[in-house]
Amino acid sequence: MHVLVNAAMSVDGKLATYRREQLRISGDADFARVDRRRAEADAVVVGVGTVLADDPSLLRFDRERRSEIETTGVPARVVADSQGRTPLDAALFSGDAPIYLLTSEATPPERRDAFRDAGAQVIVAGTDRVDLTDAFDTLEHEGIERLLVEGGGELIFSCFEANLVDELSVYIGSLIIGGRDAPTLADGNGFLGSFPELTLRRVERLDDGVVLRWRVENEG
Ligand SMILES: NC(=O)C1=CN([C@@H]2O[C@H](COP(=O)(O)OP(=O)(O)OC[C@H]3O[C@@H](n4cnc5c(N)ncnc54)[C@H](O)[C@@H]3O)[C@@H](O)[C@H]2O)C=CC1
Ligand SMILES: Nc1nc(O)c(N)c(N[C@@H]2O[C@H](COP(=O)(O)O)[C@@H](O)[C@H]2O)n1
Repeated sequence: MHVLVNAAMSVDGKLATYRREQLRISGDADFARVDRRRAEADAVVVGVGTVLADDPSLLRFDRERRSEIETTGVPARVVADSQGRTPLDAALFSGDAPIYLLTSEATPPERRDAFRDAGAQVIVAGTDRVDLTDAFDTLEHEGIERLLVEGGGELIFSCFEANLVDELSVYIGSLIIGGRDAPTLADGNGFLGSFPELTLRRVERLDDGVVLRWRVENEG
């Protein structure tokens, strides 16, 4: 499976304000670029923190680009949600793109059933927290070969920690958000001693910002 992480951040590395409210960092050209990346993906994944903050539908993608690359169907939507906190009336449950809910054994069976009734395929991986390596393996068995990770900071950190990321692209908008509690590109516990190794592949000016793209030099 190929995993691309994409996010938009402020100059000071924040994904949103300290209130975790939805914020438009990208301009129109960057949203169009994200729509192309979604069109090229088999699935788009976000963490439940993003679902609770933004209530995204993840249905927006560049249909022309998708038919250009001869891909049928629409990109699936995936949520990493260890404890089953995704609201059953979340926008993700609307529309007809497939939905996968990645969860752990910490989510009670009746809650898992409620997600199934709402139309999601439930993948249980991990005891207290979603084991992303296992969950992504299962997605691969389901035919998902290109996965786009859109955030937020907790999920992105975990993907790097588990050595699952192949590429990273970041739009840096010309604004400062500030706030020690505002989500950043990679939150989690942080790395010590050994850090993911990145090779810068591309720099592009877009809207009033810049898009940077790195290849991730994974171990092993
Ligand atoms: N500017 C941008 O491009 C984006 C901004 N955001 C912003 O990010 C914020 C949400 O980010 P976060 O609070 O960091 O939440 P998040 O979206 O990263 O979700 C974290 C949650 O995912 C669940 N999870 C399940 N398995 C996990 C694992 N193995 N590792 C980590 N998390 C796992 C946990 O319940 C955890 O609390 C919102 O304010 C949203 O607006 C989100 C996406 C993109
Ligand atoms: N690329 C990008 N730029 C921004 O400025 C953003 N705020 C985000 N947020 C992400 O987009 C999701 C919304 O998706 P839909 O429009 O509902 O399809 C949101 O949940 C974040 O993942 N991204």
